[in-house]
Amino acid sequence: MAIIEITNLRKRYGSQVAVEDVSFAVEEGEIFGVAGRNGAGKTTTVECLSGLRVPDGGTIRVTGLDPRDDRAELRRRVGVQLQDCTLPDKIRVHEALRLYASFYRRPAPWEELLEEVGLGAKRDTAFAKLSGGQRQRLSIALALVGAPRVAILDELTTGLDPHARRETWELIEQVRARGVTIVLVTHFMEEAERLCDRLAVIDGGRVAALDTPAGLIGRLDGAQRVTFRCPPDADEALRSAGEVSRVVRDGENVTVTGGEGVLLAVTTALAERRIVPLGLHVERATLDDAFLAITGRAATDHS
Ligand SMILES: Nc1ncnc2c1ncn2[C@@H]1O[C@H](COP(=O)(O)OP(=O)(O)OP(=O)(O)O)[C@@H](O)[C@H]1O
Repeated sequence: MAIIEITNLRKRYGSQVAVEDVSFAVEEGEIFGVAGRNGAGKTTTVECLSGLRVPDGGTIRVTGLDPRDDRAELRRRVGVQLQDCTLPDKIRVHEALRLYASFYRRPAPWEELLEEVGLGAKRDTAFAKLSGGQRQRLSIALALVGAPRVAILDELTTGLDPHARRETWELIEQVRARGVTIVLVTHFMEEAERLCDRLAVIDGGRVAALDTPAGLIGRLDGAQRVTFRCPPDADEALRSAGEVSRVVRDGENVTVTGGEGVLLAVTTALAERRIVPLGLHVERATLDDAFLAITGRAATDHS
């Protein structure tokens, strides 16, 4: 059952259109990714669904609630960690959690939460003295302290080193394992591929594509590339094999691109002609390739 439904969302800031027409539904228990280049409209979309911004048009339902009508109840059901969340320098980790817990009638046990996010040893540390990864862990704990059904995490791992990023990913998976539905805004395709069950790619304020990461990659003409060495008399058979979109020969090296079934098509076509491919290897297109094909630019291209 959908826990979040957004239909034809529209939002402008003065004459600047931030979200033109966004619709998607998130199923309960999913990690749902919202990806797109800078300025695509991702943050505006999640701010509207968490009740922090009022849309100009469209409908939103989160756990059945309209964020415009029921903000107090929505706050209890939806935990939000927004981009560049910052706290006073001197506030200690346990003070921040205690303070946030006091906003809720039935908060999660924050001491347990502290251990769960790996900050037990930092409970007395001031916010200013936490590393980037520790701050993000704290912001996740703060988003969860109200025991929400949905957590919205915006650009959580931007600025983290690869190790801290991986630790944060593991933490997000643990949160989902507790049954919390997660909306994850990201422009890291590796992150989206690793974590998201499904992903909406937003471009120019619209949903340009929505699918599982594997589904988005599978839509590419060249989702798989098979490279090997063999004599040229196989080329015609390779070109006419199913799933094959391109055959490029360079001397005795051949690269065949095509859909998910291209490896089977290539090996079958060669076996029928009793040709043994040498040095065969398969490369899979990445989510970055898919993102590029959908938006015309790489996810990390900020120009
Ligand atoms: N408060 C605001 N006032 C005016 N324009 C805004 C405001 N917030 C966002 N915008 C503009 O709306 C568009 C969408 O911004 P939004 O922050 O939703 O995009 P985003 O996809 O989250 O980008 P980023 O990845 O850079 O955070 C951008 O062109 C942005 O400049």
